[in-house]
Amino acid sequence: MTDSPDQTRAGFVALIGEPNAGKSTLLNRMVGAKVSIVTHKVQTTRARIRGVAMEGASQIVFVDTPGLFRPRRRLDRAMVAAAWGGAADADVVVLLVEAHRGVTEGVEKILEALAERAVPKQRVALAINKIDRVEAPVLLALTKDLNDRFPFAHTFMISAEKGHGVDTLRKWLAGELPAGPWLYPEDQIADLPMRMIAAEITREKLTLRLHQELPYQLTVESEKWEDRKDGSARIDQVIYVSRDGHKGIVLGNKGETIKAVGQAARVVMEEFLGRKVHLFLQVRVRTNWQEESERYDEMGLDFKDGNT
Ligand SMILES: Nc1nc2c(ncn2[C@@H]2O[C@H](COP(=O)(O)OP(=O)(O)OP(=O)(O)O)[C@@H](O)[C@H]2O)c(=O)[nH]1
Repeated sequence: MTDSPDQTRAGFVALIGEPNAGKSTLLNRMVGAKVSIVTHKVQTTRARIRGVAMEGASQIVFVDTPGLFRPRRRLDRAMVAAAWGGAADADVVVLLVEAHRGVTEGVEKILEALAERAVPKQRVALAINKIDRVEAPVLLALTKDLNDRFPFAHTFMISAEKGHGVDTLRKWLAGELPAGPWLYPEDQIADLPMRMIAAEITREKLTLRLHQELPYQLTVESEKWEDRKDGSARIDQVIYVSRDGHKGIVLGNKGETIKAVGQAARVVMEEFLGRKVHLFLQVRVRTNWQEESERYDEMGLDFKDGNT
């Protein structure tokens, strides 16, 4: 059967790769909106975030997976499981490799895992990212090396940050998806609840402001969301820290840290929502938040995965 050109297609695409490979940057480029938060620190993606891109008559639903790294704590283990969960559900898997880092130990591990876990019906593509950082011969050698190690359906050379090659990749993905009706209304760019995006925005600002290890030990939740009659939104968020001492750090001298974080986050939220936001932040100590199942559910992670 030949599909007509306006045949609709829809399916899931998982972006996988080492922490910092550029998955969030690529997702944002493909979707054209800031749905996933980019910072300069690794392991910032705490949830399986999906973005939806339209390309011709195809709807591409992206699963942005957390970095695949060696599990250490319970939370890390759940994140690895979530990453593979995303890949297992996908019609197409795109492995992002950093051009200037080449075949690292982490990339080798992912290739091994792909060989074991990729479902036969899946198409696995290679996207060599950050090509702006290397010369052509390096790129060609890396392409050959990686294709010798795994039978990729296609290789793309991209710069997610600069946008090079991203349209070509998106067009190819669109053509690989199964024929069928769209999964989301066309105007919906992300199925991530707005509360979760708002929490991610605050967490990003905290991460940028607090340069130590501390940000990895805190989580942000939007407890309340009120759409006001005047068109503005009131958002109440709680920043959970794991130790009493951390509370003071997040608050800062006379509350100046949390004030600055709140202001910066509010500006981004207003930009994102296109309306005025009243943001209220609170800090609470919860010593064992990393062990609590409801925290995992809210982050889109499956708590039982962390138990294995
Ligand atoms: N030079 C260059 N830098 C890039 C490119 N794409 C992404 N980056 C940078 O690489 C860093 C990591 O990008 P992210 O998109 O956060 O990476 P990630 O894979 O989502 O990271 P995790 O959330 O830790 O898994 C950021 O500082 C990006 O600006 C690129 O094409 N060229």
